[in-house]
Amino acid sequence: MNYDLIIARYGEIGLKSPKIRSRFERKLVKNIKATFECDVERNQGRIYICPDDFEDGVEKLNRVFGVVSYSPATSTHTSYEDIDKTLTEYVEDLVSENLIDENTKFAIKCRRVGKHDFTSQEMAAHCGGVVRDVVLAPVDLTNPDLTIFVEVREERTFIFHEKIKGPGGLPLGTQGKVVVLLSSGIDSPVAAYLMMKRGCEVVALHCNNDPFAGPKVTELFNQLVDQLNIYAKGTPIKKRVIDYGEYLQAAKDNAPEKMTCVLCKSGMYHIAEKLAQKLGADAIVDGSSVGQVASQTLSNILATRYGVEMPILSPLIGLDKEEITAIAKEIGTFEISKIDDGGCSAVPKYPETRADLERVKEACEAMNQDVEIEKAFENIRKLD
Ligand SMILES: Nc1ncnc2c1ncn2[C@@H]1O[C@H](COP(=O)(O)OP(=O)(O)OP(=O)(O)O)[C@@H](O)[C@H]1O
Repeated sequence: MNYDLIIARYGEIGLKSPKIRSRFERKLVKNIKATFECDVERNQGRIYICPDDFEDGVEKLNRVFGVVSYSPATSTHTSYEDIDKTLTEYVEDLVSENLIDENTKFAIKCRRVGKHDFTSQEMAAHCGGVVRDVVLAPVDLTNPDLTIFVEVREERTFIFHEKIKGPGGLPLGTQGKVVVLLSSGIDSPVAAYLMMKRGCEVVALHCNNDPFAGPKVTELFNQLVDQLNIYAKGTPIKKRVIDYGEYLQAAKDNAPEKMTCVLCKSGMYHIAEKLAQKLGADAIVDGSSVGQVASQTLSNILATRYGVEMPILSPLIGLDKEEITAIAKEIGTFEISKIDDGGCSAVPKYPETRADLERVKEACEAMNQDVEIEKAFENIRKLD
């Protein structure tokens, strides 16, 4: 097909006030430009993109949050003569790509913005005739195999036949910053992705449990962030790692063995909160989902949050493993997460599944949690 631009549409942004909308549109354009080389023009709720490499643009636009759908298109000047010529060439291309023949039921859908000396229906009927001059296909307006869209916008007319679904959501970087606790598992990368989809900039924090977990885990974290970063071109994810082994050892040595996982999670939230305060983030995000594993009971989820003032968001809380895995596969993190990381040897034989606040407080005091958190936080490092 001989396309000359991509039309991108956005959804929710269009519902914002003009001022916010303009800011979000500008950010969306910036993110598109950071994702692939292109020229971009905004006009009346549409974004017109001319990529340097067309196929690359069509593939990568699917990674830009805020884009609801998009269409590779051909544009022309709004006049019968130009539309006829361009549509004829467009249909000839469809024929040569076997996308239409004499048996293909087709429809023309015409939309119009601006003043013209024809109505949308008149233009659609006219274009139907142009198509049938190229290929004698039957018109079927109710159940077509192929729909050709003719969008007349003032002086310009756009012709396309595909509407590719985009990722939706809001432009990355329009909704503040969050610290995501990112393990090497399946869930937390999906949680990060969903927050990015809602427009949040992400700082990914990984707690390296070495010697209770193998060194491979940090490498997997690295790979996961690199994969997620393909959706974050305008606002890349920052990587932070802390050594968490000493903290875990202190928990094992000084608090009831049963409480190790509760103290582990609680410490992570505290460290994430400190990092969030330092970097100006507004919330902490994790990959919890109620009841997914023995330790993710509602009482544990609540008890581990004791003492943390910043909101902790768990975007997967109501999803089941199948739903989470489906997203992980779609976004390309599943293949990395499924690599065996060797697990965590700090997990006790019988981990606490019904932690209550009093016992959590006692365990925190027993291990001198505040001091251990300070020590762990001192060695935080950047990986980017
Ligand atoms: N080593 C870690 N570093 C940073 N965050 C972690 C780590 N381990 C767990 N978390 C956070 O705690 C949440 C729940 O912990 P859990 O032990 O169930 O995770 P997991 O099964 O190892 O990984 P995931 O939930 O990502 O699949 C994770 O979703 C993640 O947000």
